[in-house]
Amino acid sequence: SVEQTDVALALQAYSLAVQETAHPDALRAFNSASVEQAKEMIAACVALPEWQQSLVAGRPYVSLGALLEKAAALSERWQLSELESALQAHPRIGDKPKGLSAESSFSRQEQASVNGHDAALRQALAQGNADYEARFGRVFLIRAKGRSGEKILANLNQRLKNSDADEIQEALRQLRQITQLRLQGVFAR
Ligand SMILES: NC(=O)NC1=NC(=O)NC1=O
Repeated sequence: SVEQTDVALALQAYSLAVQETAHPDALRAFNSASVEQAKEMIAACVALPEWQQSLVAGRPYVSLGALLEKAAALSERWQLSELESALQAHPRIGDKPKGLSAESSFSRQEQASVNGHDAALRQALAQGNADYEARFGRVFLIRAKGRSGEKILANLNQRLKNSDADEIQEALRQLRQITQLRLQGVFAR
C-alpha cells in the first residue's frame, strides 16, 4: 500500500540518518565483546535467542549498515512461532509497562506518542486489543514509534479484516520494524 511504501522510505531515511550519527564505539564494543556480553547488548531488541545468537555469530561488522542488513536478513526467516515467542516481551498497546527492564523502557519510548490522557481513545484501544485477541488469538503488534494513538487504532481496525495468513505476515512486518528500530537505538548512542 502507499502507506507502507512511505513508511518504508521514511524508515530507510531514518536508518541512514542513524548510521551517520552512530558512534563507532558502540559498534566497536559489540564487535570486541564476549559472546555473552554481545548478546546482552542486543537482547532487548527482540526476545528471540536464535536471532540474537546468529547476529552475534556474524561479528565483526564493518559498519552499522552491515549489522542492520544482517539483522534484517535473519528476521526474514521468522514465521508464526517466532512471532508468538517474541510477543511475550511486547506489552499491549496502551498498557505502558512499568518494568525496569530494557524492553520495558523501549516499549515506553515507542508508545510515548500514544496519548494516554484521552480516556475515550484509551478505552477504544482496550476494546480494539480485546477484539483483535478474540479474532486472532494473540496480542496486536504494531510498530508504535512515530504513530499517534488514533493512527494505531485505525490500523488495528483495518487489520481486523485480514485473513489469518495475511495478518501473521503483517504482524511479522511490524515485529521486524520494531526490532530494527531498537537495534538502531542500541548503536546510535
Ligand atoms: N503490542 C505492541 O504493539 N507493543 C509494542 N509496539 C511497539 O512498537 N513497542 C511495543 O512494546
